[in-house]
Amino acid sequence: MSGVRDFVFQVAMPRVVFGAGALQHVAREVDALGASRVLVLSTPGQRALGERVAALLGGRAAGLFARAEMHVPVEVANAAREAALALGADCAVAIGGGSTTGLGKAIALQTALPVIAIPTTYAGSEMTTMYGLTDAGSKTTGRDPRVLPRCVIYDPELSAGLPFATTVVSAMNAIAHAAEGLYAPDANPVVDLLAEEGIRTTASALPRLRHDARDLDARGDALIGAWLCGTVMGSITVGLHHKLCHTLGGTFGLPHAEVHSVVLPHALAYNAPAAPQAMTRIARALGTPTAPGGLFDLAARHGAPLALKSIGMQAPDLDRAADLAVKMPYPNPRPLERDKVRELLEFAFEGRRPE
Ligand SMILES: NC(=O)c1ccc[n+]([C@@H]2O[C@H](COP(=O)([O-])OP(=O)(O)OC[C@H]3O[C@@H](n4cnc5c(N)ncnc54)[C@H](O)[C@@H]3O)[C@@H](O)[C@H]2O)c1
Ligand SMILES: O=C(O)CCC(=O)CC(=O)O
Repeated sequence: MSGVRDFVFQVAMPRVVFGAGALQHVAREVDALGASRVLVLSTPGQRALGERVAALLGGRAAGLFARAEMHVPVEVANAAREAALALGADCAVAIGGGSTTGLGKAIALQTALPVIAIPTTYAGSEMTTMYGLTDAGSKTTGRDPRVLPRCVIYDPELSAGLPFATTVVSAMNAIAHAAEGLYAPDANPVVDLLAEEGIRTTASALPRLRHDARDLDARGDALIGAWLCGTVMGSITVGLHHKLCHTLGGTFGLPHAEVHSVVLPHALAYNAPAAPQAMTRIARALGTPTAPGGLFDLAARHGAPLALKSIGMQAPDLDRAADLAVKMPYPNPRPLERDKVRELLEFAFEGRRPE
């Protein structure tokens, strides 16, 4: 016996088409699903990219819904679903970051419409059965196999124009998925390997992208990292870090990837005493003495925001954020103590480097 404990591992993965220029295969992938009327999804800012997809689809394109928004407000999800029904769509192609993939998932949740995701950030949503919806300032998340995209097209050319500032925080979002996988109650040795390699691959792309944001090899590595990290999150139960970020994003409107980037070193510092092996793996993947300090330095070195107060958090909201983060029970390696979580938030608010 190798000493490996018993475990159960189940992960569903979409078909993946990977490569520079892979976007050109979108019509082929729609045909492979047996679909012929496609609703293309994008954010307003990526409408031109949505139009490019529609042009590639030719007669298969039934319409473009370019209103994806962060945290998927229910009103937007309902409008997109109505558009899909009105157009008789039998497939959705979501091109963009996690917000657009999330909109595709929201439609799929209610209609079982197959989704093709074409990610342009490193959020990793395309690899998970997790979805989120925000209603009246409250974000709920869930899991459903119907929302997992049927196909993912990873084309490094599509993220070549992602501003470096967004690249860094999106990479930190990816790393957060893997980091929490390493101490999840349902982690296992396979998840550990995926997570450690996901962190290493994602972090190692950043210096190359700072040097040349259009480096397609580095963009490809960052997408592989996002894929690995997203796969980890798709197969484990997330803890304090993700719960805090969903509260800060859903209730206080803070930008998703930036919140992840600021909070991650502090959430790991909170959990470090209860998860020493996970910290060792994260530090090893980063090549740094400690996990929390290493991640703080990674963010600082690449110009990411370091303090919640610099991304829109107001000091009087810290108490409520702490209350909300511990309100519902969820698994976390270190028990949730409201005052300690409040202290964590204070450190993150000020942007202090964790010990
Ligand atoms: N369900 C999951 O598994 C999961 C995982 C991670 C994130 N998410 C969700 O995804 C959302 C955040 O996703 P995100 O961080 O990718 O942000 P996003 O999708 O909102 O993108 C941020 C901004 O960058 C723009 N953008 C995206 N790609 C670009 C590119 N290549 N070039 C230029 N601009 C580009 C977008 O149009 C948008 O304006 C949140 O709602 C979060 O909850 C879900
Ligand atoms: O899709 C969602 O909104 C919930 C999952 C999520 O956002 C993961 C993350 O925090 O990056």
